[in-house]
Amino acid sequence: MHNDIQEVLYSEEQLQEKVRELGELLSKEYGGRNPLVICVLKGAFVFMSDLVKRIEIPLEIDFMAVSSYGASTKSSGVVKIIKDLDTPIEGRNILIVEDIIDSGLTLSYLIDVLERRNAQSIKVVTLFDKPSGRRVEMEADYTGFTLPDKFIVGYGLDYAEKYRNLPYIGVLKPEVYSE
Ligand SMILES: O=P(O)(O)OC[C@H]1O[C@H](OP(=O)(O)OP(=O)(O)O)[C@H](O)[C@@H]1O
Ligand code: HPA
Repeated sequence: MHNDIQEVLYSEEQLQEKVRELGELLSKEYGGRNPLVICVLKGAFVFMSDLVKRIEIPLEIDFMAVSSYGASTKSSGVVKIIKDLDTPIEGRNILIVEDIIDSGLTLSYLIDVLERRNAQSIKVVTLFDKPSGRRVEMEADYTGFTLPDKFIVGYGLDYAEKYRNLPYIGVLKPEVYSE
């Protein structure tokens, strides 16, 4: 285990098992609909990569990035697009892939933007949901794990851009925050 980690919340095996379950479910839900699966960068990149391998139907992928967590704009509920989609989404079935929903601000902004582009449907799959952090109403259509009120890292999620490469989900030792 990494020296900065106090506790492992979800092991690599638990994560893989959940991703497999979600992939099976989404394969059924989206069969014959050629979904456009959108990864919200950066945090969701590991989940996205594992998930699409478990969705056994034809699909296409794209990536979006919005301004980062903790930025002063974000706390006021205003986020901006840093990287937009490569293709129009009119008439498409959109599946947004998120690593975590916390305040809900990122997704509510993103959905608001995408809703104006006349997609056929827009749904959200998130690996983690932290309901205690909500500042706006937001619910995913498909959720992996519901979290306690803890800041997590690993499996794509960072603290100060670190720990994204850990294969499990962990909680940091308190002293790491004060360094
Ligand atoms: O519900 P919210 O409070 O908006 O939080 C969730 C978002 O925050 C994190 O991204 P972040 O902005 O840290 O950027 P990153 O994905 O590049 O780490 C995470 O990956 C989600 O996208
Ligand atoms: O718990 C978290 N960990 C990492 N990034 C996050 N962004 C929102 N919540 C979290």
